[in-house]
Amino acid sequence: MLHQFYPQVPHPYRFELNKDMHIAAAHFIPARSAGKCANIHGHTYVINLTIAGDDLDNTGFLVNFKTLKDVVHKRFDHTLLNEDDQFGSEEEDSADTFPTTEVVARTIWQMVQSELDKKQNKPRCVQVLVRETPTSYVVYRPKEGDFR
Ligand SMILES: Nc1nc2c(c(=O)[nH]1)N=C([C@H](O)[C@H](O)COP(=O)(O)OP(=O)(O)OP(=O)(O)O)CN2
Ligand SMILES: [Zn+2]
Repeated sequence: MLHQFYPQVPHPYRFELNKDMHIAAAHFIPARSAGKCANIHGHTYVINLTIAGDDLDNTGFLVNFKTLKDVVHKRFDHTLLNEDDQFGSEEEDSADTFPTTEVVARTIWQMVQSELDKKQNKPRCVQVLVRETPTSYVVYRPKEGDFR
């Protein structure tokens, strides 16, 4: 596992947890303007989740690292992202659902936060980093209004 430094997200919480994972997945961007990325190709995505909160659960966790891995890695590892319900695979689909790095990062935030919303200690996912290639990554940071 690659150990890297990530962009810091300012937040007011006492605890901050980070979970890294690698996901081997294929995708394509179904738009002529995507150039070579319109062809199916694969990446080893590097994902970093940042979770923050003031309170721990009754195990002493902000959230179990395994829960985070289950939500993201189990769902997407060794898949074609375009075949997942979360993403579009046709040029006529909304560009907002194409599995670009930006949309993948936002989608992962939505999935992780909806899992965290089930917890009584109410942790928040304050940053999702998705690295698609050694030279390209996106950081997604939710706004206050994005939380329930
Ligand atoms: N804003 C975005 N631009 C691009 C995305 C994206 O998701 N968001 N995706 C791609 C391609 O899918 C591609 O996988 C990554 O492109 P790129 O970084 O250009 O890859 P290269 O290896 O060719 O880049 P080098 O500069 O040679 O390292 C394209 N754009
Ligand atoms: Zn790609």
